[in-house]
Amino acid sequence: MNKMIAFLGAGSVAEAVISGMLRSEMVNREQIIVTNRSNQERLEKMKSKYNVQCMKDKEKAFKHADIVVLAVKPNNVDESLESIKAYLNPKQLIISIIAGVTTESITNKIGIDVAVVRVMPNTSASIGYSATAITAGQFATDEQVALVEALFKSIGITSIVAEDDMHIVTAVSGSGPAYVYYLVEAMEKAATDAGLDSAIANQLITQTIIGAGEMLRQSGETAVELRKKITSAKGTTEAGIKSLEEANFQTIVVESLKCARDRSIELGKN
Ligand SMILES: NC(=O)C1=CN([C@@H]2O[C@H](COP(=O)(O)OP(=O)(O)OC[C@H]3O[C@@H](n4cnc5c(N)ncnc54)[C@H](OP(=O)(O)O)[C@@H]3O)[C@@H](O)[C@H]2O)C=CC1
Ligand SMILES: O=C(O)[C@@H]1CCC=N1
Repeated sequence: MNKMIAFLGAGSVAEAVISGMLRSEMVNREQIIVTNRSNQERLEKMKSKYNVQCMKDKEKAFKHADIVVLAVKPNNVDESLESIKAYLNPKQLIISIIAGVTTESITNKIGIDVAVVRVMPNTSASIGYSATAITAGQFATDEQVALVEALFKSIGITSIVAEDDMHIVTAVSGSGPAYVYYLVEAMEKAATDAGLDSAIANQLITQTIIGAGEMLRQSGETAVELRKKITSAKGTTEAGIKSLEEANFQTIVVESLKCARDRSIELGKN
């Protein structure tokens, strides 16, 4: 792919996507331009780590880019688009990673009939394991959507979804890795509280999470089936699951994903 890609925003998700795309050799470092609002130290870090082009001059960064990736927080959408919209043109492809904000709203803020494709990757993009959902805005052609799919397939798996589903997708797979890390934090606490060495606990728990993920992917069995195979009658797992059930674990998880989804809806409205 020989297109120039300019990033508006140089934070966590921009870095995960850039590092993943470079790692997969989908793009090379000369094709990537990175900009932010004011954090010069961050741009210098991106430059030294990935040797991509980092610049303050928005005109130089965006005017000749083929693809513009929006990777700013939802509350910075207005000011950040205002700062680049004069340099955008209808031939470009805009990819928005911003949670909650609709393609229609982005098109309206830019003020031209430009193709906007909204994506929701996650930070596992940096190692090629993102789960990315994609939805096309009004002016995006099938060819442009296929290009976005190809780009994001280089850093993981992709699914095309209806735009309304982006809120629940954000809760499930955009925020998803954080819930898993939070579970790991709790498992590590249990292990070390019981006296296990923290390095050993970390190694065992990490492999347990990887193994469970691979079982979900490779075994052809559902989560329920896999769980039942571990749960011996009157055994340790049964005791642990009973305690989770008594604490309404499933209701808590469903409620927490609902909160994340509602927050995505709210971010879009603001
Ligand atoms: N983190 C994640 O796991 C995921 C995040 N997202 C979405 O990605 C977006 C970015 O999130 P994340 O990377 O975590 O956020 P960060 O806070 O890490 O990064 C935000 C970036 O936006 C830049 N920025 C802010 N205002 C402007 C502006 N006016 N012009 C140019 N750049 C600006 C910041 O620059 P400066 O530091 O100079 O202010 C910073 O580089 C969000 O909308 C989020 O919803 C989506 C999927 C996953
Ligand atoms: O927390 C957030 O708002 C972003 C969206 C998905 C992951 N991080």
